[in-house]
Amino acid sequence: MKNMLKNCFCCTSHEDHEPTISAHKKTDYPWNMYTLKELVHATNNFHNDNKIGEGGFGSVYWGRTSKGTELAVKRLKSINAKAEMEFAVEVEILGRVRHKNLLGLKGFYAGGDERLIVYDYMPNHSLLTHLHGQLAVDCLLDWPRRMSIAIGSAEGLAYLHHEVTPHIIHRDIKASNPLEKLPGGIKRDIIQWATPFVQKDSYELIADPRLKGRFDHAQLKVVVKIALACTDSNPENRPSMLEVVEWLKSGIGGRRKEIRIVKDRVDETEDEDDFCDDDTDYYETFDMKKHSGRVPKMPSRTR
Ligand SMILES: Nc1ncnc2c1ncn2[C@@H]1O[C@H](COP(=O)(O)OP(=O)(O)OP(=O)(O)O)[C@@H](O)[C@H]1O
Repeated sequence: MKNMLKNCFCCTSHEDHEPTISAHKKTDYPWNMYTLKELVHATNNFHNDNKIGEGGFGSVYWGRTSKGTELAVKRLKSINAKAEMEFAVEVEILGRVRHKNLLGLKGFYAGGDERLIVYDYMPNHSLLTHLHGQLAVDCLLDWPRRMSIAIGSAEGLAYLHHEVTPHIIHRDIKASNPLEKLPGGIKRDIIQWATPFVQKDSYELIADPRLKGRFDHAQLKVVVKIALACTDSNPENRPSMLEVVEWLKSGIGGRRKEIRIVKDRVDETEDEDDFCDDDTDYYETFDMKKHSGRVPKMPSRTR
């Protein structure tokens, strides 16, 4: 693994002062080694107007190559041992990752004081922006899309945990790091915040108020329970990501199927059953035990 990176650095270092125009494609690796000139040109010399984000290690710029391909270029802000490590790990790890739900590495440049990582450009902004930022105001991310994102994210993580060799543990998944500030400046995490509602079986109070009640109650319970299982203080009790995907798909997908079937029946009989809000039957039939021996504790039901 280290050798691979070392080779990469060797291949690019000669371009420090003499960048060439074309990007090299090494056929044995699935990414490009860009020239500095090409990335400077693509990002308008890392112009502030091209800046699309800022992370712990540097700024991210939007760019377009001479062939018209859109890029996101992360420019590490300083070259020290920590930044070199971040660069090496990101290039090495992302270089091995190929999944429809995960950001792809397009390539990189390393030379002199520049460390640039090139990704596919993601035009749809972050989940955080859609949930809590400007886009949340402009266009509400509806419940079905939220559930698709949950399943898609879980699938991406399951791929990292179970399919890539060696396995990859991300350890920093976030739409943000949701912390609620309490009076006195104490912070508690989202699990501490949600647990009392779960204990009182008041799941609807956990849902994003922006949804104005337009969510599926049974699906909400399923995802909250899975989230609680994933954050169990005893790691032994936490499900694998494969189990999480299975639970989400059977819980959410099964629920969708059930709604369709019930809807068809309702359409046929003109019966006015309130199938969307009455989740009791479905909830009782969603049995995580069927899918795994390790089952999150169900809160006591009050009705
Ligand atoms: N491929 C991309 N396409 C579009 N925007 C991106 C892309 N990569 C990053 N960004 C934007 O740049 C921001 C910073 O990304 P970066 O990966 O540096 O930070 P991070 O992962 O949020 O932070 P940290 O480095 O602290 O883990 C992101 O929040 C996002 O808004």
